[in-house]
Amino acid sequence: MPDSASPQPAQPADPAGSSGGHWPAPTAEHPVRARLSLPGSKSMTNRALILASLSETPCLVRRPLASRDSELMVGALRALGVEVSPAGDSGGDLMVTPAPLRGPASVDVGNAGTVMRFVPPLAALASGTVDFDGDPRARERPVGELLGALRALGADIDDGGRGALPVTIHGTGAVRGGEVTLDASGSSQFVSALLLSGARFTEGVHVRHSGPPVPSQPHLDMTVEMLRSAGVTVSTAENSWRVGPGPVKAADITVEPDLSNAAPFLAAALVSGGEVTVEGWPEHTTQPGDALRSLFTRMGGEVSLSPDGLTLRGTGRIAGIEADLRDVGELTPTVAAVAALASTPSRLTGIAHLRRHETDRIAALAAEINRLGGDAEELPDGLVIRPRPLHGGVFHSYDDHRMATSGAVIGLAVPGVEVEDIATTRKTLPDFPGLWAEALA
Ligand SMILES: O=C(O)C1=C[C@@H](OP(=O)(O)O)[C@@H](O)[C@H](O)C1
Ligand SMILES: C=C(OP(=O)(O)O)C(=O)O
Repeated sequence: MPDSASPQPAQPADPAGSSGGHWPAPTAEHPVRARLSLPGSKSMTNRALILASLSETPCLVRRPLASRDSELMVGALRALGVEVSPAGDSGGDLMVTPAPLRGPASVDVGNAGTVMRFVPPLAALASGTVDFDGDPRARERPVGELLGALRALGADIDDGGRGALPVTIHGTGAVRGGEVTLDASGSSQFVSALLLSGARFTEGVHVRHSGPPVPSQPHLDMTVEMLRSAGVTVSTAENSWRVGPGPVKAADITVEPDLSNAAPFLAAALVSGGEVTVEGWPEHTTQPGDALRSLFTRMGGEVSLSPDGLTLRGTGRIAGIEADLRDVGELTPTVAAVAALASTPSRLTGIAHLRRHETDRIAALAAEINRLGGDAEELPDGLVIRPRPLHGGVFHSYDDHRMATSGAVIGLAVPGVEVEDIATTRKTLPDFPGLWAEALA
C-alpha cells in the first residue's frame, strides 16, 4: 500500500562525508578496477545477535557488522539484560553472554526492520515492561501483523490499537506459543521474528502464512539455516514453518560479508566497463545478494566466482532487464540505478512491499530518476525504466541507505550528480564514502 504517491525527500541530516549536506558523486573517469572486502551482513549479524541472546551458552559472533542497524540491535539486547562486549582484541568480534531477559527497558529501533520485528518476541519472553519506538519512519512501517500473532501466542502487548510503533510489551517471563496464522506479505521479517524466538516459547511455534506471497524467500532460508545451525528443530512446508521447543545452542557464529551491499560496487564495474572483485564471496549462502550474479550477467556483465571472491567485469554494454524481484527486493534500488543507465528498457515487478521500506522506494526511485531527466514509471508493484539521457542534479536519499548508494551509481556515469545525505548509508555500511573513494582510486 503506497504511503503517498510522491514521497517528500527527507531533510538532509548529519552530512558527514559530504560537502554542504550534498555529496558530489564522483564520476568514473576511467573503468573502475578494484578489489574490496565488505563489512558483515546486516541480516546475518542481527540474527546472530538474537540467537546468541537466546542461547544456553555465551556465543562468539565473528566479523559482525558495526553500523547503525547492528548498533541498535546491540543496544536493544543490552537494554534487556544481555551482555554484549568486544571479544578480546579480535578486531570487532563480539562476545554475547545471555542473561535472564528483563524489563523495564526502552528499545530504540531506529529505522531497522530487523530490530523492530526481531526484538518484540524477546521482549515478550522477558520479565517486565519493554517500550519500543524509533525514527518517525519506523512508526509507518508495518508491524501490526506480527504484534497480532504474538498476542495470539500469549503475549501482552499495548499498541494503543494502532498496529504500529510506539508499542509496550508487558513481558511475563514466558510465551505459550503454539500455532498462529498471519499475513506476511508486508514483510518476511514477521515470520523470521517468530521463528527466531520460537524455540524458547513453551510450545514452540507453528507459523502459517495466509495472503499474497511472502517476499524475501532467501531471508526466510537464512533464518531457518541459522536456527538449525544453533541446534533448533525447524520444519518447513509451503507457507508454513514449525519450530520445536527446546534450547538454542549458539556458541560461535561467523557473519558473511554483506552481499546486498556489494551491489553498488559491482554495479560500478558494470556501468564503467571495469572490473571489481568482492573478496570472501561465499560458495554457499542464503543472502539475496547472491542473485546479483545472475541479475548483473543479464544486464551485460561477466561474472566469475572463485575462492578469491566474486569478480564482475563490465563489457561496455549495459542492458535493461525484466525481473520479478520479490525474493530479492533489497537489490531493487541498485538494479534500478543500472537500469536508468541501460540502453534498453527494464521492468521490475513483484516489489509492492518496497513501498513500506525505509521509504516508498518505488515512488522515490521514479522521482529521483526522473528528476535527473530519466524516464521511470511507477507500477503498483514495481517500475518501468526506459533509456533516456540523464543530466546532473540533486539525488535525494529519503533517509534510505540504498537510495543514497543508487545515486552514487548513477553519478559514476552522469556528471554533476549530488547525493543528499550520503551519511544515511551508515544504516548498514560504516563508511560508504570512504569505500567508494577507495574503489574509484
Ligand atoms: O530479514 C531480513 O534480514 C530482511 C528481510 C527483508 O525484509 P522484507 O521482507 O520486509 O522486505 C529485507 O528487505 C531486509 O532488508 C532484511
Ligand atoms: C529493507 C531494508 O532494511 P530493514 O532491515 O530495515 O527492513 C534494507 O536494508 O533494504
